[in-house]
Formats: sequence, C-alpha cells, structure tokens
Amino acid sequence: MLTKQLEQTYFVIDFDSTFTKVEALDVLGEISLIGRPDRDDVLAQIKAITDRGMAGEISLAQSLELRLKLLNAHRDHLPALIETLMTKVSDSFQRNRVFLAENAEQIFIVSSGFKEFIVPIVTALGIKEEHVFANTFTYDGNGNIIGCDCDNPLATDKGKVKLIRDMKLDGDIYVIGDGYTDYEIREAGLANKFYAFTENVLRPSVVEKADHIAPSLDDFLFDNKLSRSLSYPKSRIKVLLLENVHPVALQLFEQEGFQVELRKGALDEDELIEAIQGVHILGIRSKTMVTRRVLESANKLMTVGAFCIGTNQIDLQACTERGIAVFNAPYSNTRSVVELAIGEIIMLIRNVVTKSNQMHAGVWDKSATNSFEVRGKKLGLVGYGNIGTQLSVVAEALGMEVYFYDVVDKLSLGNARKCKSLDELLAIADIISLHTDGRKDNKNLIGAREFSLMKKGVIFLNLSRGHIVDIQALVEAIKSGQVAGTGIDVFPYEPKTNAEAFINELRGLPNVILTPHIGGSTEEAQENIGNFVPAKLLEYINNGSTYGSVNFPELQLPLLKDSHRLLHIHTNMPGILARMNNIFAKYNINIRGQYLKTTEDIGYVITDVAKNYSDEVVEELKAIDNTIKFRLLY
Ligand SMILES: NC(=O)c1ccc[n+]([C@@H]2O[C@H](COP(=O)([O-])OP(=O)(O)OC[C@H]3O[C@@H](n4cnc5c(N)ncnc54)[C@H](O)[C@@H]3O)[C@@H](O)[C@H]2O)c1
Ligand SMILES: O=C(O)CC[C@@H](O)C(=O)O
Repeated sequence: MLTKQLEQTYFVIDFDSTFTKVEALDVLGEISLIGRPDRDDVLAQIKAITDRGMAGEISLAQSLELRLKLLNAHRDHLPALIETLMTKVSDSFQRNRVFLAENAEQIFIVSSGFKEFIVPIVTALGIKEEHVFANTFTYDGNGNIIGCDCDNPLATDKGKVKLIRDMKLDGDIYVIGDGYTDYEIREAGLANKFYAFTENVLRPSVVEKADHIAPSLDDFLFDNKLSRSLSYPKSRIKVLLLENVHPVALQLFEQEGFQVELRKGALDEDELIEAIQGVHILGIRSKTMVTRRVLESANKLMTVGAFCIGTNQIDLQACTERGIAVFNAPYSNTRSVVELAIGEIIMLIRNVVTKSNQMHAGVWDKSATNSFEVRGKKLGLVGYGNIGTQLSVVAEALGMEVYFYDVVDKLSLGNARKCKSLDELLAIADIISLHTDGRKDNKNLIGAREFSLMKKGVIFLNLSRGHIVDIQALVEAIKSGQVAGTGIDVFPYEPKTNAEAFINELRGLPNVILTPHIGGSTEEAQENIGNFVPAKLLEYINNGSTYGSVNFPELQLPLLKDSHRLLHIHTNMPGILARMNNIFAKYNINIRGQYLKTTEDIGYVITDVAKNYSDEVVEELKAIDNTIKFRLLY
C-alpha cells in the first residue's frame, strides 16, 4: 500500500551530511590528527573548507585538495573512520532501510566523497555497490593518503552533472542532497526535482535553489507517496507550549523531531485562535482557556496536555466531540501543594504574618496571645482527592485531628473522619482547607452562608480553584473576625502574565497570606510535570494509547510491531464496530489485534492489520457515518 510505480523513477542521493549526519573527511581528520597539538585548529580549517565548498564558494577540486593536504591521513585510519560512520547514518535513512533495500535498482549514491568509506556504509543499508559513484584515494608507497583519482569526473567541478549526463538514465530523476553540487544536477536540467536535505545541516544558499525542502527522508517519501517506515513525518508535527512549561518538555518534543514553539505567558481567546492553526499538540497550564471557539479554529489539533492537575480551563466536551484527547498530570505537584498548605496553616495559626509585618515596621510585640499549636486542632478538608488525602496523612503526623467531606464516598486514611455534609464539616473544624476540583458547579461553594457556619476565628485556606470561594464574602468574614487567618493561592481572576498587576480586595487585610497560584510551582513539581505530560502525549501520538486521558476512553495499547495500526474515533452508537469489521472482511484484511473502548460520548477502536492492504480500506473506514477522526500509524 501507498507505493507508487517506481520503475521509471531514479533517486540520486548525496552521501556526506545527507546519507550520514557528518562530513566524512571531518571525521577522518579527527582520527588522523589525534595527538597533534594543533588538532583543533586544523579541524576547524577543514570544516570551514568543507562548508565553503558545499555552499559553492570554492571549487570542488580546490576543496578536496586543500582538505586532503591538511588531513595527513593514512590507509590505516580508514577502518576507524568506517566504524564511526556506521554510527552516524542519518536517522531517517536508518528508519527507512526497507525502502532503500526494496528500491535498490533505482537508487544511486553520487558523491564527491570516497568509495573506500561510502561503499561499506551504504551497502549495509541495501544499496548496490555498483550504484555508488564517488572518488577513490591515491596513496604513496607508505600508505599515506596523498590525493584522489584525477580522472574521475567527481573530483572536478560540475562532476555530478557530467556523471549523471553520462549515465543516461531513462526516467524521472529526483536528487536529494544538502550541497550546491547536488543542486547543479537540477540546474543542468538533468533532474526533475532537487530536494534540499536539511536533517543534518541547512545551507541557505542551497535551500533557496531547491524545488522542495526535505527535513528528513520521511518527508521526501511522504511527499512522493512512497513506502516508508513512518505514517507521518515527525518534522511536520507542530507543538505549541504556553505558560512557561518546564524546559524538559521542549527538549522531549524536540528530541522526537517535532517542531516546537514555546511562549512564556498565556494567550487570550483571540490570540489562541490565531496561534492554534496548524498545531497538532497544545501544551498549557491553568490560565489558557481552551474554549469551543478556540477548538473551532484548531484545524490540526490532536491532543491537549494540561501541564497541571486542573482541566477546568479546557472545554472537555468540545474536545471530545472533535476527537481531541486531553491529558493532565494528576499527581505530579500534589506534594508541593500539601507542603504549602501545612506551612501556611502553621504560619496563620501562630499569627506569624502579622508579627512579621510588625517587625518590618519596627514593632517588637513578644506575646503568646492568639498564637496556637496545630497539635490537637481539627483540620477540615473539603475534597478528599489526591491532595486532600495526602494533606490528611501529613496533618495527622503533626498531631491534628482530620475531618473531611467529599461528594464521592471516599476511604478514610489513618484516623481521618468522614463528615456527612459540608455543613457538618464547616461547624467542626478549627482550620478549613479546600481541595475540590474546579468543576463549574463548585462556583461559590463557599460564600456568606458557609462562612457564617464556621467557628469564630477559623483559619481558612483555598489552594484549589479561585471561583470556588466568593471573595467578597471572605473579605467580610475577615473584617468581622469570623476568619482569623487565611491563605489564598487561587483567584477568580488571575493576571495573565507576571507583568500584569494583581488587583483584589484581599490585599492589605490582616493575617492574610496571598500567593500567586504557586501551590504546584516548585522546581520538583514542574520538572515532574514536564516529563510526565509529554510522555502521555507522545504515547498517544506515536502509539494511540490513551491511558490517563481525562476525556477519552482509556486504552493502554501494545507497541506496534510489523503491522499498521488503524485508529478510529467515532460518536458512540450501535453498529460502528460491525461496520468496520465488514469492511475488513470485504477486503480480506488480516487483523492482528483489535481493541475497543467507549465512553458515553465516543468510541475508540484500534485495529492492527497486516501491512498489505489497499488504500480503499482506509477511505471506506473514514467514510463510516459518525466517524470523528481517523488515524493511521506505522
Ligand atoms: N494551587 C495550585 O497550584 C494547585 C496545584 C494542584 C492542584 N490544584 C487544585 O487543587 C484541587 C484538588 O486537586 P486534586 O489533585 O486533589 O484533585 P482530585 O480530583 O484528586 O480531588 C478532588 C476531590 O474533590 C471532590 N469534590 C469535587 N467537588 C466537591 C464538592 N463540591 N464538595 C466536596 N468534594 C468535592 C472530588 O470528588 C474529588 O475527590 C483541584 O482544583 C486542582 O486544580 C491547585
Ligand atoms: O501551574 C499551574 O498553572 C496550575 C497549578 C495547579 O493549579 C494545577 O491545577 O495543577
């Protein structure tokens, strides 16, 4: 499948910096100059000459002669060179060795390098030895490399042009290379297309002459609908990371070969609508609102990663309807929030904030009045999820009595006591800490009525989501003394970037700790999240696994082996799996594995099939009614 008729097409491929990641003569220099005090200088000179030659600034003959002279190489250096080059084959050539072997009749390596090292490298990937056109070294009586075979056209300017003309190939010729001499074949009218290969090096003077740019061999094969090892070139997958996510995330996506754009702050709706076009993977934290309007413009979006716990900033329903899988980091910053909560509880119950402010104003007020230990105090947790439970355990270790209320029946940890209602908890606790999720229904969960139910002089914390507390009611409760101390980390409106001022009525009130939504902002948590979320997103993109998704049916799939994977996302309704299987039966498809999982809204069917199927199968699967998204992976 996906294989064009190739008999009439020839592929002329360059060696140095195309087939391999490096220039072989540079590597030879690193070997032959070992022990020389001026090694680095000479190597730099060799590299500079290589670049000038590849950019067309000096003649090839000049470039070869100058470099060979500086190299001072010997025949005995060649085995080490070959060994090194074996490890430097370009990644996309390594990946597509099946294409190279299967199309060996049409592939020619044409290089101004030397057969002595090119032949062993390319034949190992299936290229025919007689299809390698390159120079050969000349040696003196002691085996020193002193030059090259002067009769070979490839040692002269426009040598590749002369060679291809003499070959008289009858058919289309596609040239793939990173250098100006590769472009010259096209310039001479001897090739149909020249692809500037940029996986290892990008030479502007070459790129500007090219018919196409090939960031990898995958791209070339994809553009020409040729058989390849990857269903979609990685270099075309665009990632947009907002809100200063940890740099390790950038590194992980770049290592994968994706194009990554990193922005420090959040974007507002209109800005995001513009930025999201063409983006396959979006990474955000808590401030970027991924609304239905945004998703309508997200023409390529496959997945969203929330680099945090909360996903209330994302319209999950709209994502599901569009077949966009959303992932988060459900426990990577849990401990950080717990530690901050414990710290604040102690600071507030000891009245440390007030005392510290007085000290800064020069007031020495040494007294125990209104300062208490946490030991023996009743801590009331609203929401007993990942954070609530961990806080429960740590608080008990400090000698606190823990009470909790959750809308879901939860197992008590340690000696924590379950309350039957929120009101019951509010009336019991000396300290109340909110840890519910940010669902819309939780808006103003704590308002004037709830504050009035609390004990006079309660300590109150919100490190969950801003809209859960009615700020005006909290302000009144602080002013009346109902709340003796409060720690607030999250707000109904939060500045978009650090440059925006924080405007809130809580400013300036006594015994109030205000923090800029940093409950989860520790180096440890951010690095954990920066590793965790990309791993989930990459598993989904590369393998189809949805384990840990907050809106998709969860499937942990086996690694894809020697099969093609067809991923079908559809509205959940009866009969779709049957229709898919009818199509497989009609085309006599050999199914190697099939996985299905549904949620109320969508179904996700993954079918691993043998590779030899026709393109019509894919078209028919895509055409099934109520298909939301279809993907092919290999
Ligand atoms: N400040 C920060 O930087 C920071 C960092 C991490 C998480 N958070 C926020 O903390 C909150 C808790 O995180 P988590 O990981 O523990 O979430 P979680 O999903 O594990 O737990 C939330 C719990 O709240 C319960 N709940 C929901 N609504 C409730 C209600 N009205 N009354 C009682 N219980 C209710 C749920 O049943 C669940 O058990 C979330 O809102 C999250 O976004 C904030
Ligand atoms: O880091 C953030 O932006 C959000 C942290 C926190 O609220 C979360 O949901 O994990």
